[in-house]
Amino acid sequence: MSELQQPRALYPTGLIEFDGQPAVHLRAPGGAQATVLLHGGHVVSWIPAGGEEQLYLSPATAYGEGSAVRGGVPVIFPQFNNRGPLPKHGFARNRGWTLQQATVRGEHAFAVLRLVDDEASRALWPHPFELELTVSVDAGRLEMEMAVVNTGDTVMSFQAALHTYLATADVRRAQLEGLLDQNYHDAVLDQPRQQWIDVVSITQELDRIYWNAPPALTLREAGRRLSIRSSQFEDVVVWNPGPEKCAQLKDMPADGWLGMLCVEAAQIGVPVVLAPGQEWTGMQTLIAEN
Ligand SMILES: O=P(O)(O)OC[C@H]1O[C@H](O)[C@H](O)[C@@H](O)[C@@H]1O
Repeated sequence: MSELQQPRALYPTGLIEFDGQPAVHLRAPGGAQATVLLHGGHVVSWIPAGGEEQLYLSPATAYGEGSAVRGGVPVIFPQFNNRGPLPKHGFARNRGWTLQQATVRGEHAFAVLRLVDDEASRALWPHPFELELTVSVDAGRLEMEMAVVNTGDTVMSFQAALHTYLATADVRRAQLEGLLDQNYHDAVLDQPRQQWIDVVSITQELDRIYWNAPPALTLREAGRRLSIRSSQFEDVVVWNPGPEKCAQLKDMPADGWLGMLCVEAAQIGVPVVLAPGQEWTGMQTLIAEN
């Protein structure tokens, strides 16, 4: 059997095609795997060693230049949502990135992908920049680090997020823990609110930005515990479209909302400000605890 006919799980670390799209596959010596599209620097799959797929990816998603993948981990830069003059969620998720490195080292497999400014980005946002995403897998852990350098000669400011779509067996039975007492913006009601109970659960559309949120959250479902950690990202976005909004999304099946919960490491409330030559990094780490 040629390598390309093997199930993706058996691919070694290196370039592959994923649904016709150029991608890099990571396979750690212990068996943990991830797949990252060059389009958007978009992680579309993460399977911990001995485990199951942990990320939701819509079977109806569009791929390719100009489109945003529905699921996985969209990289949001330099604007979150419609909080500024740029297209929704900025442009990084819609662009082709370049692969810098894909390597196995020790127990890890990791890849570095890069996006730099070009004429098209400068037409939207007039700043030279370098954005690198490092994706690393080992055993039960996925680490995603976003690094942004201001390569221009004026100050730049931006928002950023790793917009992670976690897979759920049935989101109505899932619980996100760790946000007790936190202040948030309820984007459905467009109102400030405070979280009075420890657990966030989903029965309908939910769209919240938790400000200055704790760096460790837990997603629980029957037989599963996933730890969600972030560093340098101060905010956390929790989003599920619920049944009505999901039915209106062309790139998601009507019942797709049951199979996902977005828990996004984000920097929104206080945008990052970088002087020329300065760098900012933010990280989200997912750990499958069982
Ligand atoms: O449909 P998209 O542009 O990918 O955005 C999907 C969602 O992203 C975030 O989670 C926002 O908080 C939501 O308001 C938005 O609907």
